[in-house]
Amino acid sequence: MPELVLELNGQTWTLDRTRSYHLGRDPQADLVFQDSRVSWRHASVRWAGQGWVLEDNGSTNGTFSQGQRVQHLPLVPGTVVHLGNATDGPRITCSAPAAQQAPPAYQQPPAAYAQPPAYPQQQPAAYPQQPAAYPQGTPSHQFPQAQHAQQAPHTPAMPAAAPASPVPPSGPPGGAPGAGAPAGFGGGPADRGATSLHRIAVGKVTRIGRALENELVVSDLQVSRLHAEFLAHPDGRFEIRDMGSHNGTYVNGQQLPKNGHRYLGQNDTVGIGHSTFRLVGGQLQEFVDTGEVSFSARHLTVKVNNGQLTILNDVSFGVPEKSLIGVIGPSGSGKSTLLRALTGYRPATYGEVLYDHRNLYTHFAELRHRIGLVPQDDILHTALPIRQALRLAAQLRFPGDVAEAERNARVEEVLAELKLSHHATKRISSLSGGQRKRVSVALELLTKPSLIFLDEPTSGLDPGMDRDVMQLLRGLADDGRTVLVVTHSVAELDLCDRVLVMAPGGGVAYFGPPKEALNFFGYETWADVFSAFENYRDYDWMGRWRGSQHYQMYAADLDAVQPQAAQFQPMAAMQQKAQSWGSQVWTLMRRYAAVIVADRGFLGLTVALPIVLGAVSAFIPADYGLGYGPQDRGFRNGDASMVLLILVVGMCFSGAANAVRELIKERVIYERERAVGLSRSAYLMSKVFVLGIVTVLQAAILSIIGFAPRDMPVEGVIVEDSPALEMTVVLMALGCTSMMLGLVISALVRTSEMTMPLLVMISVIQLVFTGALFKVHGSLGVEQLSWLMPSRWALAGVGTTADLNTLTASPEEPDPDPIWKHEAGYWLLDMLMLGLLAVICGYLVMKFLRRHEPEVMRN
Ligand SMILES: Nc1ncnc2c1ncn2[C@@H]1O[C@H](COP(=O)(O)OP(=O)(O)OP(=O)(O)O)[C@@H](O)[C@H]1O
Repeated sequence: MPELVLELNGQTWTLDRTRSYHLGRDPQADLVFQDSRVSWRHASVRWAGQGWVLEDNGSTNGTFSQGQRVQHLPLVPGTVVHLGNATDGPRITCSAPAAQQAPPAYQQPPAAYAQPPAYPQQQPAAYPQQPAAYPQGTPSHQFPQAQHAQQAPHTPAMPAAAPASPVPPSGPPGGAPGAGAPAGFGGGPADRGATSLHRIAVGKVTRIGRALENELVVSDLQVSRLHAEFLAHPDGRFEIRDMGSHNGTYVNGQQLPKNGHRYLGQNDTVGIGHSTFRLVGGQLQEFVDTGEVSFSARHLTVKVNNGQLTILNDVSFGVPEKSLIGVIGPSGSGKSTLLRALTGYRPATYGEVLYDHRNLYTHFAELRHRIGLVPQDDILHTALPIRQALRLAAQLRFPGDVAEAERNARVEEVLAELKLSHHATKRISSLSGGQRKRVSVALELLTKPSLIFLDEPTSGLDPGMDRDVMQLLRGLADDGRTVLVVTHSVAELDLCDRVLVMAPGGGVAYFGPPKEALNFFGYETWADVFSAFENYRDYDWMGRWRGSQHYQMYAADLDAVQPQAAQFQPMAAMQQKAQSWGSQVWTLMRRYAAVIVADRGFLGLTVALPIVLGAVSAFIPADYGLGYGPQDRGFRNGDASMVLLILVVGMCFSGAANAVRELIKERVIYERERAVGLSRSAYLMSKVFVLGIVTVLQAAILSIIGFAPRDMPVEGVIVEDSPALEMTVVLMALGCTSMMLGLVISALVRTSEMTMPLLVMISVIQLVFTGALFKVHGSLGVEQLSWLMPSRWALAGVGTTADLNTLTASPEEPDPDPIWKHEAGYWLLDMLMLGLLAVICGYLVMKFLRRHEPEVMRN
């Protein structure tokens, strides 16, 4: 039975097996649909040797049979297919030809059906190559003049833009892929053929993991050695159980609790690493995400200022797998905002991002592992050699049970892929701009993401390097990834498959092939286009795009689903960490120590600072050192307070100076690592431990140089015969508290340049409120303010040991400072207060760090 009859809206087509048929909104298609949910080239029907088959051509809204989204469907008499929506999308019915009806060839549909009135005058002769005449009606070089806007061919009603049938309100299951589709199917991986099938024996346990002893081995470093178990119960129920995996087990995009379990239905999907599993009958279908996935955005809108200001305006675009997309636009047009919305860093207020037809926002916990983001700034410590930096980064990103050898092997693979193997031992800072960008890309490739986003990777690069980087991105896309690059450089745009031009106001001005873009705008150079954006800021660029034929071809079907408020997955799911907290702290400490050792300048200053400050204090003349003065002068020794003041303020400065740039200088790295699972407290702890050790050593050097040439007090208050030790401990505690204060500044500021003035200011304030320059106790307000100063408690700490009240007592009007009393209790109080201030600073750092994190990671 070679022929098949397709019936649509009362019209019939008898198909001939000698040719194939195209279905879509394209007026050149064999079956033309005027429904905006149908893609331009939606599907095709062909004779496959044994029978008729329908192939979905990667349509945006899908092809459905019996409520299920299908990619490949055998057509037999009785088959019913819906395009664009499972329930009310245009319906095609298949039937056998009646013997007497069988016409010799394809029966042309009525002209009125095949040739919608609005298309012909704009339609290119041979889509997708644009004819020379294209774009008819695109702007002249006087564009955009009001007169042009009125004339624009698209301004008249575009029938295809208005759906012929009602648009479903929010995408019923299977209707709007990713939006309402259960479990990410009804769109998504199930549409492709399963990568493999696994039998599940009833009553048995099927273990899934990376280790070879599992029944189902998944060779993916994102998967734990023993990750999860499938249980097929004798009563017919199936169950999935997480086995304490590092990166989590996901059912329908939602993460199972660690060691949690869940019973599975036939439509449920289980996500483990790059694999997705689904039960079909008694078998387990596995789909492996190799990167070849479609990607689209619908109605992305970002509003700020309580919804008063729209900075991203209804952006929709979509690309098939292996695409390179360039995003360009004038400054402030919303490119970074778009990037943040697409990556989930700052989810859009409205709209959705579809990854392989799955809603990225609602499946973010699972899908975020498949996204790589290369920000504009380096995301590796440039003081480190490439290989070492990548190895340390790999340690943070891969599950704790990935052996070092496995991680290192992956690092070597990526180095080779990006042609960096020869440079692997070079410091990143010594590389050219283009090579540095390669290193950042290499880092992101470690976990094999399917989607890679880059923010202005070529800024600051010369034209040669610009081309080099763009060609690298082209290669990444060709190898089976989707790559989206925000760029200011237009020289190499032709390497992209699609270019998205953002207009002032955050809307789309154009989306389509780069070669057609200038023609679309009616200008010869991009400089002219950008000037037009600048000169005609109030022009309705978005409206012009919406009315264009390109919009019909490349975005209208995406817009056919109504915008809806973006839903984001609960934050709890973001807590998944590949590594345990302790392991993260340990890795970060090692990395930090390596960076400090590699940074000779910092290391030199760190050692020099306490030596110089200690030596300066030694210049202060003090005949009686830090001990009591002569008895006939009432044991007074005013010089001692000056020496102690310099040591205390020096330590304040030293501790804060160590830390003041630490967080701001690697903020981009922190932001990126936080998005891939770094713990905020682990990050802070690593800083506290390493800087704490540095600071304590500095305090020891300062104390040795400061105390060694001096007569010391006769006795301590805690360790009687070692007052120097007591005072050194106070300086160490002061250094650590000041270091925490430095971290507060570092977490607070927006730029590194702001840190130095703040450091000086804080040091001067510390000096003033010690209580050594003037009396602070007893003055309302001043005394309470001084309690906030580490220097006040530290001077009191060393002061109790030295008995500063006696050393500085005024014979006429003795007015001892209550916290300088030469008693053990006061020494302990001073130390306690230093500790408390350090804890408060730690709390503030955590709070301020949160502000610089991707919105999705704030908790
Ligand atoms: N949180 C916010 N509140 C108010 N306005 C904002 C906010 N974030 C961004 N904007 C504004 O939104 C607009 C788009 O910003 P965005 O950084 O996305 O532009 P861009 O195209 O990336 O610019 P550039 O090319 O200069 O980096 C700008 O005018 C910016 O000032």
